[in-house]
Amino acid sequence: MTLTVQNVAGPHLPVVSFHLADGDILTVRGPSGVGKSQLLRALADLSVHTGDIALDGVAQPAMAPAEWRRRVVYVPAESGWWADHVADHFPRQPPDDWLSRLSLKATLLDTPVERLSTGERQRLALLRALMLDPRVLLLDEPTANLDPRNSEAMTQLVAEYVRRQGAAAVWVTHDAAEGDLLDSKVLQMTAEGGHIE
Ligand SMILES: Nc1ncnc2c1ncn2[C@@H]1O[C@H](COP(=O)(O)OP(=O)(O)OP(=O)(O)O)[C@@H](O)[C@H]1O
Repeated sequence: MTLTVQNVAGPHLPVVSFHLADGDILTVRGPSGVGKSQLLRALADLSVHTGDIALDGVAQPAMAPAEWRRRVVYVPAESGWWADHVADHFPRQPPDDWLSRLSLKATLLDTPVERLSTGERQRLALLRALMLDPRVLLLDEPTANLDPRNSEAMTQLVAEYVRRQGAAAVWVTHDAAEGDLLDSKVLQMTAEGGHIE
C-alpha cells in the first residue's frame, strides 16, 4: 500500500505533502482551526483541493469517489449514524475480540443509536470503519471522549490492524503521548503548511 500526497492545499488547508507505506501511522498535530480535519476530508475526497493524492499509484480523480472511500475510510470526530439501531450499520457482527478489547458488550449492537454514550459511539465508529477493511484509515481525534484505558486499547487496535493488514492510518490528535504510543511519523501543521518532524 502506498499513499502519496503532494502539495495538497485548499481554501482552509495549508499546503501538505507526505508519503505513507505499509504499516505506517502518521499523527497530525497543530493548533485548533489550522486545517487538520480539512486534510482528512481532502484525503477522503470529500472537499475541494489542489495538489495530487494517489493510492497505490492511482490518482484520486481516476477513481469513483465511492470506490475511493471504500479504501480510504474517514472516521470524523462526530460519527454519523443513519439507521435507528447500531447493528444496521454493520454488515456483520464485529469479532468478539475487537468488542472486548474496546470494552464493548455485544448486546450494544441491538441498542438504539440514540442510547449510546459519546465514547461508545466513538469506539463503535472505529469498529464500523475497520469492518470495511480499509487500506487507509483517517481518524479525527478518535480518543477525545475516552478514558485512558480505552484510549490505549484503541491505539493498540489500530496499530495492530495497520501492521497486520499492511494498511496505513492518519490520526489527528492533540495528545503528544498518543503519537509516542503509536510509534508514528508526525505531521506538524501551521498556517504556513505541514512538515514531517
Ligand atoms: N465549510 C466551511 N466553510 C468555511 N470555513 C470552514 C469550513 N469548514 C472548515 N472551515 C474553517 O477551516 C479551518 C480549518 O478547520 P478544521 O476543522 O480543519 O480545523 P482543525 O485543525 O481540525 O481544528 P480543531 O483542532 O479545532 O478540530 C477553520 O478555520 C474552520 O473554521
